[in-house]
Amino acid sequence: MFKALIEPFRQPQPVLDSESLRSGGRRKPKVRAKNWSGTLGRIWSYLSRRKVKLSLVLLMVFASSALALLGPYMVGVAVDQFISGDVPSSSWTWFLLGLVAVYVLFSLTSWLQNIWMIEIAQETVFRMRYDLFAHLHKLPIPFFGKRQQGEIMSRVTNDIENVSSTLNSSAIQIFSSVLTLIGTLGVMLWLSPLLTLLTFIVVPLMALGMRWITRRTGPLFKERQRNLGELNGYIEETLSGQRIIKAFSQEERVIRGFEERNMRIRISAFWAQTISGFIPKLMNGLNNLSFAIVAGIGGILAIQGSVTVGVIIIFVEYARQFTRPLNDLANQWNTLLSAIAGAERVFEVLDEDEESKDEGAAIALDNIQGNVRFDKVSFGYDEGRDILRDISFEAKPGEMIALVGPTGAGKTTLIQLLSRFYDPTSGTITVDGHKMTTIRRENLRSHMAFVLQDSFLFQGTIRENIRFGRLDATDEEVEIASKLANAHSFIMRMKNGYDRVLQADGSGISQGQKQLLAIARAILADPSILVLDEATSSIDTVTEIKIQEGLERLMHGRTSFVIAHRLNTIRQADRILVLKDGKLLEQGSHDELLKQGGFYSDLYNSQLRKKAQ
Ligand SMILES: Nc1ncnc2c1ncn2[C@@H]1O[C@H](COP(=O)(O)OP(=O)(O)OP(=O)(O)O)[C@@H](O)[C@H]1O
Repeated sequence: MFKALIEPFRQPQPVLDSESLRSGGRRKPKVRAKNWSGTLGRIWSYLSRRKVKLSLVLLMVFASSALALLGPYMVGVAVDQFISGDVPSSSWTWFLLGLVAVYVLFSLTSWLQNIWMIEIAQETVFRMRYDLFAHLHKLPIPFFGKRQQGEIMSRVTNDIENVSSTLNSSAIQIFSSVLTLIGTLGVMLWLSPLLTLLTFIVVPLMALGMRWITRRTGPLFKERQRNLGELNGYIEETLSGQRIIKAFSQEERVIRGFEERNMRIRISAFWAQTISGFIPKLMNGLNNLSFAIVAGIGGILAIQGSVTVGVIIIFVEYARQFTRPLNDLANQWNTLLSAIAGAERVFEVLDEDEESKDEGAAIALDNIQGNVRFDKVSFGYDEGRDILRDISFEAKPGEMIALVGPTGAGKTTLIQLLSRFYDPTSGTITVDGHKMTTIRRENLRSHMAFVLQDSFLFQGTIRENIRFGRLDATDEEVEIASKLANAHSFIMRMKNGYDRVLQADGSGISQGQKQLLAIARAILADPSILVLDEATSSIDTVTEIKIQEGLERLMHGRTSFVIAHRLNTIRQADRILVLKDGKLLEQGSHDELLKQGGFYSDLYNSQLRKKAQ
């Protein structure tokens, strides 16, 4: 046991590996320390918005610290006067009343500083949470691609909560402790420099001990927060993937994955808590030593007559008081460290770059005709690996453009560029003759609508889900859009009709019905440019016909980009773009491409043959 305990002290930075996991937390994970002054500075920038309240809190802290010093001082002086015997008895009554007043005021100022600080703390984390959430929604799509949702959620919840609990109590307690320490030191020096020196002889040892321990625990607390975020991500992912996990009987594997992540938290939390748990013990031990020195040597000095008994009483009381702030400091240190770790993770997200800015003075267009031009556009998700190469084509207003090609050809990627989730690495995209990057992103997107394979539904009524296309639409407009989308009849057949509450995972509604709702949503949005990702999943013929009808009504008079998987549905397209390995291989109408006898005609004929079989 002892060996396990001293292990981390021998190896300042061992590695968290499979061995660590197997060892059940006996090996300390590898962690990196960071500079925290920046993080504290940024927390301060939030706190400083409430300067007046904060000044009041500081005033209360000063008052309560001074009152905490005054009580023992009064007792010491009274004892000296009692020993000298020259105090009239009426003075004792006043002394006792004074002492009660000091302690009542002490409680009052402590209580006030506490409730005011809670108010400041709650406002601070309210703003931080708001900034974080608002910033998250300005981040580019690639940011979300690289992280698990649960991990991001953990930053908005767990990490902010850590900051909150520290600001509520620990921060002010730490400040008050430091102040009490300074005050105690001042009065002690004034009374007896020699006894002060003896009392504080242990302080350098305490400081060294604290420094040594916190250097090790700080990064461990950060590691624990990171692991917690990872676990949250895993929980979120596995819960949302429940059906797939069950369908493939992967429950055991998922539980093992959880165990591994859970164990990582156990290891980092174990070491963080264990090592920081030494702090109060160390403080207590050293403080008892200081107490013994003051009592022993102070007693000798009192017998010799170089100090009074009252001074010894004050010193003994101060030595005890001086333990309290030190112990508070030691106890609150854990919370402070974990809050700084949490804040660092919050600021890390806040420092992420927002979606690339629109060029110069970006314009907003009231109307868009829907002329879209791609001019030698190339793009790659990762540097040096182009997914789209040299793509050039034009979509005239109202035209239907179909995108076809084998899986991984780059169809979705092209759509992502069109919606400005990403910007091209080279080449330009223009809309109605304006370079896309010169049109305000939100303005551009407000003229577009998407009907994707997996249409996203929010938890809410059917009406609210359709109205997502245009928030100011009336109930009547929602119904008209649903009728055009062929969704009205199935909605009316459902219990509660338009007021039926849907779940976020879309349970209780079929894939085809989801598509019809997405079409209604897009019709309501009344966009100039449409992006459709044709469903690959097999839908019954009746629903398919309904969807097709709805789509045709939706596409009428709008520039539409359709990712087509079944080629017979795009025969009427004005232009078909055939993509292969990121290159635009062929383009033309269905008949033109068939005549060319190239890749498209092979693809079409092979689909026909499959159907005939
Ligand atoms: N976020 C991403 N980061 C890196 N590479 C990506 C990313 N998204 C897609 N890719 C890669 O880009 C290529 C084109 O993918 P894309 O999704 O555009 O193909 P697609 O033609 O739409 O395929 P499908 O018909 O299967 O949907 C693929 O090789 C894919 O692995």
